[in-house]
Amino acid sequence: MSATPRYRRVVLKVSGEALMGSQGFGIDVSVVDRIAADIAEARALGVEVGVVIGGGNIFRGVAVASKGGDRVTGDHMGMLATVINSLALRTSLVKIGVEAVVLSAIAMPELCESFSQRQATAYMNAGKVVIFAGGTGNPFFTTDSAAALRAAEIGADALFKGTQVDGVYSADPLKTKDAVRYDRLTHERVMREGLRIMDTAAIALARENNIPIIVFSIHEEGGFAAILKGAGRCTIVDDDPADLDAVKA
Ligand SMILES: Nc1ncnc2c1ncn2[C@@H]1O[C@H](COP(=O)(O)OP(=O)(O)OP(=O)(O)O)[C@@H](O)[C@H]1O
Ligand SMILES: O=c1ccn([C@@H]2O[C@H](COP(=O)(O)O)[C@@H](O)[C@H]2O)c(=O)[nH]1
Repeated sequence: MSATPRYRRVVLKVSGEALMGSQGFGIDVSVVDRIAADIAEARALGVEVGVVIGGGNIFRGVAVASKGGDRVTGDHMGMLATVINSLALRTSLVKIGVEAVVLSAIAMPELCESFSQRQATAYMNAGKVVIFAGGTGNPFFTTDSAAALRAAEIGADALFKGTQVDGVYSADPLKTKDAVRYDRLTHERVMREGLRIMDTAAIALARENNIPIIVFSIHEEGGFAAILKGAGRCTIVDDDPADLDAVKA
């Protein structure tokens, strides 16, 4: 394990669904507090951290569309769910002394600042954790795409996807018992084999911008910092062989 983190600036995508803990819906504050502690650990390593949180613990637009409702309105509701989650994470971070700011893709000045690439970069340079709320601000997208987009905009070295499972498998491990877990994959293979750990738009954007994606379990306490230090269980999605060698060393 290396003491020097191998990434200087990262975006962490946090599963919205993970925030509900065992409740089945909404926010379990103890889970948010634990994720905040993991982010604090990464900051203590000197890594600049941007965060995108999903909304699956509260609302997904497809839920409306599948019942014959208006998809765009459903997606607006989903994006608002991500703002709620972002405000919860900011509260948990501030509580433990980590400077954090929420920047929303949808203007709501009474609640938080609006996103701009310039402001986000300035806050990150100043060492604040920047929480990107409201997804991309557009319907028909997901927070995975928002995470890849923000990672490209702020020049992140890697996109960490903290999700319900500990890596990318040959099939959804929650549905297929004998699914095989991969340590390393290329973006191209993830897309070609339709490995649905992230939506295709997010993978494509990361690939075009040479951003590695690191998939790990958000439930693993200390997992984020461990991977930053070169240890920890994860799948690395990267097209740059030299980069993969560096991970191995
Ligand atoms: N090939 C695969 N490898 C790993 N997980 C997979 C694969 N295919 C599907 N999955 C499933 O994808 C899930 C992650 O998808 P998704 O991004 O929708 O959830 P999330 O990370 O909880 O995000 P959110 O709740 O914010 O939408 C995993 O929990 C896993 O069950
Ligand atoms: O850019 C975006 C991001 C999200 N949405 C809507 O929000 C929900 C929640 O996000 P998840 O990524 O599924 O956690 C999503 O289902 C969409 O309905 C969006 O419209 N645009």
